[in-house]
Amino acid sequence: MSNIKVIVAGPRGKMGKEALKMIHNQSTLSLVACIDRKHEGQSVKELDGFPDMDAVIYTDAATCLSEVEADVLIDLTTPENGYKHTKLAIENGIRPVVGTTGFSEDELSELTNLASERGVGTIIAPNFAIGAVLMMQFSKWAAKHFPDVEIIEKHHDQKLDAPSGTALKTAELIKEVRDPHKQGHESETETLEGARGADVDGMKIHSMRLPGLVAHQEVIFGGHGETLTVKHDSIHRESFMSGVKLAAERVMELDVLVYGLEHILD
Ligand SMILES: NC(=O)C1=CN([C@@H]2O[C@H](COP(=O)(O)OP(=O)(O)OC[C@H]3O[C@@H](n4cnc5c(N)ncnc54)[C@H](O)[C@@H]3O)[C@@H](O)[C@H]2O)C=CC1
Ligand SMILES: O=C(O)C1=N[C@H](C(=O)O)C[C@H](O)C1
Repeated sequence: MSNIKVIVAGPRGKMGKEALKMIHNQSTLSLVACIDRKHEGQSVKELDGFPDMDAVIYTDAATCLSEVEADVLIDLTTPENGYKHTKLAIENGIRPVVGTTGFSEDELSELTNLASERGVGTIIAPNFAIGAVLMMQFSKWAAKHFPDVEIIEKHHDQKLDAPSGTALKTAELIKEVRDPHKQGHESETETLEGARGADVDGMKIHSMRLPGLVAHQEVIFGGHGETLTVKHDSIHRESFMSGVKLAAERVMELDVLVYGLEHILD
């Protein structure tokens, strides 16, 4: 697949800037427009010095997605705006590739139905890093043998949603193979609220936010006289970009929504 015309929403954010670099450095994707909160009509070339990127910024997503001739929307914004952009893109026949996390279950199911009705391929991936996808798959495998598990996710302190999309997706995958049950002592109490973390069917999720972190997760399994830790670290946001590129290419072959990069990895 060559020359896929791409709109990037959130081009000046931490992930958006990496996505622009990735698009600039390869030949299958070309940037045709951006959606941002401000800088109407300016280009990322003028604003951030991206060479050869003359595509202009729209501040109105509805106008951009209805007027610009594009194949794919890459959304790297915020939960509320990411949901709106994804819906508008599907309605306009533009295939969304969504990295934005924090959508509710209702929003995900609404988008899934809309994508099927319209036959518009859509990929929503809570984590585009190949290592993180493997970490989630290894965790699902391990949970068959170790049903007591806690997830610790650690992110930079500018992150809006907690727990992370990756932690939720990990818990969802583990749920497929683990029977719900309470973990820890049956009479345990929290003397400080939140001490035991969030609860998914008895599994615990703990979220840490600190400056200096990028994106990290440990899935710790406890057994009889042993523990197993599956751990992944994104130490730079370029770790997500091979997954974004792959998704932008593969979404062209889909006519439904898939949630998770594992569905398109060989
Ligand atoms: N799936 C994955 O592999 C990854 C997903 N993420 C997710 O991607 C999203 C973005 O993350 P970061 O780049 O770290 O955040 P960021 O805060 O650095 O960037 C978000 C950008 O969205 C823009 N924005 C806000 N409202 C907008 C609107 N209405 N229209 C257009 N743009 C708007 C902001 O101006 C900002 O530039 C988050 O939801 C995060 O959880 C982050 C890393 C990896
Ligand atoms: O906000 C981030 O940074 C990240 N968000 C995604 C998530 O919520 O899982 C992916 C990755 O962890 C980085």
